[in-house]
Amino acid sequence: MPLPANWPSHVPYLTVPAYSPHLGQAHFQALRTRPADPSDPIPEIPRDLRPGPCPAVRITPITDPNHPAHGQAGLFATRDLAPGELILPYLGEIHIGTAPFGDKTEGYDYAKSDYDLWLDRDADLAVDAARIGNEARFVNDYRGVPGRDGKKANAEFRVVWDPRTGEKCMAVFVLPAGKRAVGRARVVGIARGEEVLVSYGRGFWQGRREAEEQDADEKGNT
Ligand SMILES: C[S@@+](CC[C@H](N)C(=O)[O-])C[C@H]1O[C@@H](n2cnc3c(N)ncnc32)[C@H](O)[C@@H]1O
Repeated sequence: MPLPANWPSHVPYLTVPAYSPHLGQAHFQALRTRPADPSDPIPEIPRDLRPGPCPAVRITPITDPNHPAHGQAGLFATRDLAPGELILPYLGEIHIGTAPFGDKTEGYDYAKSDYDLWLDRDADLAVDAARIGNEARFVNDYRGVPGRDGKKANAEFRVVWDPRTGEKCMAVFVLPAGKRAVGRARVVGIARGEEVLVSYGRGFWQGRREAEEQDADEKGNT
């Protein structure tokens, strides 16, 4: 399997999900049960979606010093992407979302990961792409990104059903066109060359602030 351009050599590249060894039977059962709410059906990954590098996006180093993720990387569209279009699945390690939080034997704490998303809160399942994943792990948050002309996110995370694995999965979609969208905005959600940007939610940034404050307090006490 070829790797996507600019893939970091220290992170194994996934084409299918990985599973924490701590998942139990109930977790797998929940993961493999398709939500059946006719009023809110979940989208489905096309059965013929090819695993491996996604041609619609490119991992790109952020060289603009005004970009808040300067020095890191982001995900950019290689062609115009339609409103509501599936971009790619978000692959990582599926693990128990809460206690036992982290795997002390490995010295790893999921709570500190910046790549961890809830997959199913009721079933206590989350997906972490810090140590292993695909291109979706490079999606940045829209906050503070220059040149957006007041625009917010242009993409979102959605839970999908993947008929290839028979499991729920997280995926990145272009935001649908707003009711008031006119002209080109009705057919192009993310233009070629534009960065794919989601909202991590206020919780993410608040959690980060709290963690930074705690770190500063701990440093102050030493
Ligand atoms: C899921 S990763 C995104 C990919 C990351 N830029 C990289 O190269 O690995 C989340 C991290 O990206 C950075 N990031 C993403 N969006 C940001 C934003 N709007 N402002 C500041 N940092 C951001 C933060 O360091 C955050 O912890």
